[in-house]
Amino acid sequence: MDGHRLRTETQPTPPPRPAGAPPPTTITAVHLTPVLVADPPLLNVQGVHQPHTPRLIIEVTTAGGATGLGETYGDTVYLDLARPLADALIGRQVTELNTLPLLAAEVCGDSPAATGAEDVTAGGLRGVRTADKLRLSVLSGFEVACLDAWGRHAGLPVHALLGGKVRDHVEYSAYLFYRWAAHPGGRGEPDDWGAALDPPGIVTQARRFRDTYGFRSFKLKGGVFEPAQEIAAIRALAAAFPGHPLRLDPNGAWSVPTSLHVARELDDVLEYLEDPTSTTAHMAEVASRTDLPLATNMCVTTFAEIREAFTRDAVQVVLADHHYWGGLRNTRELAAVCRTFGVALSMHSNTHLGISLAAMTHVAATVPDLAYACDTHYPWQTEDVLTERLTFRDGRLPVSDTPGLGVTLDRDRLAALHARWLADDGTLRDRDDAAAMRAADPGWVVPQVPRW
Ligand SMILES: O=C([O-])C(=O)C[C@H](O)[C@@H](O)C(=O)[O-]
Ligand SMILES: [Mg+2]
Repeated sequence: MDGHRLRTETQPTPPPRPAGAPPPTTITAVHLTPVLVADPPLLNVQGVHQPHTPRLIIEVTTAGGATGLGETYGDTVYLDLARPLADALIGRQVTELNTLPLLAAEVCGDSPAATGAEDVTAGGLRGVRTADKLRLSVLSGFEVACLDAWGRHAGLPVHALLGGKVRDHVEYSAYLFYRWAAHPGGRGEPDDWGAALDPPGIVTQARRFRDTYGFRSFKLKGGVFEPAQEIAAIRALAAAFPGHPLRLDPNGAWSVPTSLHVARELDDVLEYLEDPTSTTAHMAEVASRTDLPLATNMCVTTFAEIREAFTRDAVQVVLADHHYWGGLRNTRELAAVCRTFGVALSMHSNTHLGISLAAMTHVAATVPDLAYACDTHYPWQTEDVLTERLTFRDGRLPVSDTPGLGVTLDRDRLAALHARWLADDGTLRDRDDAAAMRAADPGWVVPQVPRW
């Protein structure tokens, strides 16, 4: 393991703090910058990705002059929760992370965004939406920004603040999507990937992922076509990449019998089947009748959902996402619970930029029993707010030993993506894959599940 250098005694001792001055780790400013980021026309059970997707960039500045970076969802409902939390952080220490959830509950708890959220029961792509989940997703971005700032002060990488890395590289998988060549009406930024709407198209996409980034594992986002076609796509991948780990994720689109049928058809080539069906009860039923491991980022996305799922043996792999789980430290707590119950852990991804990818890599580096290559959308994102993009080699990212997250904000890029957010009339400020689908198919409504 290439060890990093901790600060040594040769480091100059900082001058004594003037009487009355705040400790250098005191938060003096928090900046929230919503951005709209180019997103290709990737298909899923709900519809298709919009040409631009919202993200929120968080900057936490300290009295000692460090600025920590965080990133999370940027939809209006998240922004409404982020604003009071940003104000409440002023004057606190970047090291005060254990009380961050209490603070968030206090200042965000009564906001209309948080209370109204309980009504939103649509499965979506991340299970049932609750006020708790929204708040945790918001505070995760602040936790990461505080860790980044703390690390910069301490001269330590974020993984060291989490107890230290157990590996020097984190492996990621190729995230394959059925997709169109372009967004309807030529909106958004063009790319040269072309359409992928059948098994040969998916294999071509997978080859490009492997050749460009070196990914070894392939995940196909399913729930788009009827199961026979998606089974054929996985078979085509298995023939093109013998022995490579494969996964299929229809985001809960199938009934229990359909899930069992797909499991039987593919159990010799899949390493796991991801959220074949919606709800813990249905997942438990499927799990009891197949040996193929079931993974989830839908029915176990909070600590409260663990007891039922684990005691019913509904899932064998939890796909953690530090945004959902409330940060990097909670992700490690989740890892401990999973270990206790003999449930494997890997990592889920939604559309995200390099700040979140850096955070994912730091926490993944600290989890001893990471069983599978982590998901990431990053290769689909051609835009970023960093001076330098993170680069996959051999399907892996090196774990940075630079203080903090090890990434640098590019203010011009941030400003450009924020200008796009400002210029938007509100249509794209909230991710809505069904609305994006209606641009091509005006009668489209999110399909009821089970769809097949
Ligand atoms: O279930 C998953 O892995 C996801 O929800 C990941 C993404 O949200 C994906 O489905 C998408 O972006 O269409
Ligand atoms: Mg999933």
